[in-house]
Order: sequence, then C-alpha cells, then structure tokens
Amino acid sequence: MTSVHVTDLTKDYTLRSGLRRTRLRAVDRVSFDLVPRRTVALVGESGSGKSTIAKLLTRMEKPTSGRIDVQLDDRTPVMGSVYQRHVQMVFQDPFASLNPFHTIEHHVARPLRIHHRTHDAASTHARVVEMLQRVNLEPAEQIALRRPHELSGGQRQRVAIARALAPGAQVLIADEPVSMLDVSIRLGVLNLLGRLQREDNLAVLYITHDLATARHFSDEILVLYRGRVVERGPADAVILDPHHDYTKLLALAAPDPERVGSVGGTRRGAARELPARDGIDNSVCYDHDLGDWVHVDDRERARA
Ligand SMILES: Nc1ncnc2c1ncn2[C@@H]1O[C@H](COP(=O)(O)OP(=O)(O)OP(=O)(O)O)[C@@H](O)[C@H]1O
Repeated sequence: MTSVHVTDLTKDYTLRSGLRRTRLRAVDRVSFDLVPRRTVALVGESGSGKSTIAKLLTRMEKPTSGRIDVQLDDRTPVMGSVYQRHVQMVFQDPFASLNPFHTIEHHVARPLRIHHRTHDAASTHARVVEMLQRVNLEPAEQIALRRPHELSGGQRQRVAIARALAPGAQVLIADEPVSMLDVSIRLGVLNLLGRLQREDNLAVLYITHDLATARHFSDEILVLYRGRVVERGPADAVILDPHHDYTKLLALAAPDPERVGSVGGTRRGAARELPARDGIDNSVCYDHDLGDWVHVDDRERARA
C-alpha cells in the first residue's frame, strides 16, 4: 500500500502585465497525509488553490518549495514511472478528458501498456473488460467498442475512473469528479469511488467546493482559503464546530443531520432544504428517515 506525505507545499506563479511582473502565491505551506482507505477532502472556493495542489501531486507542476513524499508501507520511496502509476487523477470534465477519436477500449488499454501491466493483446482486452465491469459499465464488451460521444457524462466519468485505476493506482486524486455531471447521477459516481477505495485500499484526495459531499465522503477536511489551510480536522468536527469565519460560511450551507431544524426550519424526520448559496451544491441532503444522504430529486420521487 502507498501513502503520501505533503509537507509545507508552496507554489508561486509569476504573472506578467506588460513589463510588470507580480508573484501570486497559489499554494502556501500546505501539509497533509494521504493514507490507504482514507479520504482527505480539500474544500475551498474557486481560486483557493485546490487544483494547483492536484497538479503538484500528479507532477503536472513543480512546487516552488516543500515536499511530496510517496512511500510504500516499508517506507521505500516511490519514484519515477512507479510514482506515475501509483498516483492517478480523475479530472473534473469527463467530456474533455477522453479523446473523441479513440474507443473506450483504447483509453483503458493505454495505461496498461504504458505501465507494462499486461503482456499481450488478449490479456489487455480481458483486463479492459474487467475494469469496465468494476465501474459498472455493462455490457463491458460492447461499451469497450464505443467512442466517448456515445456515452453519457456519468458513463464517461466511470471510464475515466477505470482508466485511472487500470495501471494499479494506489493514490487517487479526484478533482471535482462529479461537479460537471447531472445532479441525479452524482451520488452514484461518489458511491462507486467509495467502493473502489475499499476494494483497492486507495488513499483518496477529494477536491470539491461542496462541504456536504466532503463530509459524507471524507475522513478529514482541509479548508483552503487563498492557498492556505485555514481549518482542518475530522470531517464531522469541521462542519459541526467550525472555527474559522470562512468555514462557518461554508458550513452554514451544508446539510447537518445533528442540527435539527436550524437550517430551513424543518422537523426531525424530514430531510431539510438548504438555503441556496452561490457555488454550493444543494442537491444532496440528509434524510433522517432513511438515515442516509440522498439526492433531493430522489427524495421527492420517493415521497410521491
Ligand atoms: N498556470 C497558472 N499561472 C498563473 N496563475 C495560475 C495558474 N494556475 C492557477 N493560477 C492561479 O492560482 C490560484 C489558484 O488556482 P487553482 O486553479 O488552484 O484554484 P482552485 O481552487 O482549483 O479553483 P477552481 O475551483 O476554480 O478550479 C488562482 O488565483 C489562479 O488564478
């Protein structure tokens, strides 16, 4: 199994305007650990530095300072192509992340070949089919032959997840993996990620601007504001007892099963409506009757 230790990670960008140069600190001394079977959520508004951290972790960008140490259980450092195989990313946009000219089989087979995970065409095909089945894309043999435009957004994101896991990923960076999907299928994709995490002992970094899903799907939450971690802790503690003003603002808009009637003024036993807030996903709420988080449309359908 693989862990990631991030220490004082800092990233500066140089911005040019005519002859003038200014420096923007996008990520400022951020530290956290990613360990198997646990999810850390990075929460913050647009521009707070979330995607920059993802790019640093996947080595698409170089840090200005700080360390990212990836190591196996016995502390052997993970480097080079093994690093790339172990640390994989699922991008926000399933429409842009798949090449429209290639089949689904090509997308999932490519990382298998690059990382020498299979040795001939037959074993590569068998592994592609297995991966598609693992992400509930059935009938896998037929899906493998299709091109991305022949799939729905949710199906494409499942392909992207299969592609990330195919080479044997141990660390998954999920950068807003459901924000571009129809609200009715978001929970399904997040639940799929949860199952795959348990099955493969994945360490997951879940990047989102949505505290509600962050609470449901993560063990620890880091609240990022202008590149800095302003608050961190166990998911429930951060949301139920936020200390930083910025977190309080975010938490106000997140569903809270413990704080009965305080948001939306509804009784216990009914799912609570949330006040609409810019940039916050209100489509998921906690239903006390079900004892689970549900999509508001599903809840309405169940009541009808
Ligand atoms: N390549 C770049 N060059 C210059 N500035 C950049 C670059 N990439 C990001 N930035 C700046 O760094 C800051 C952090 O950006 P980042 O994309 O990490 O934020 P974010 O929290 O992921 O936002 P969003 O939720 O909108 O994706 C922003 O001010 C952004 O404009």
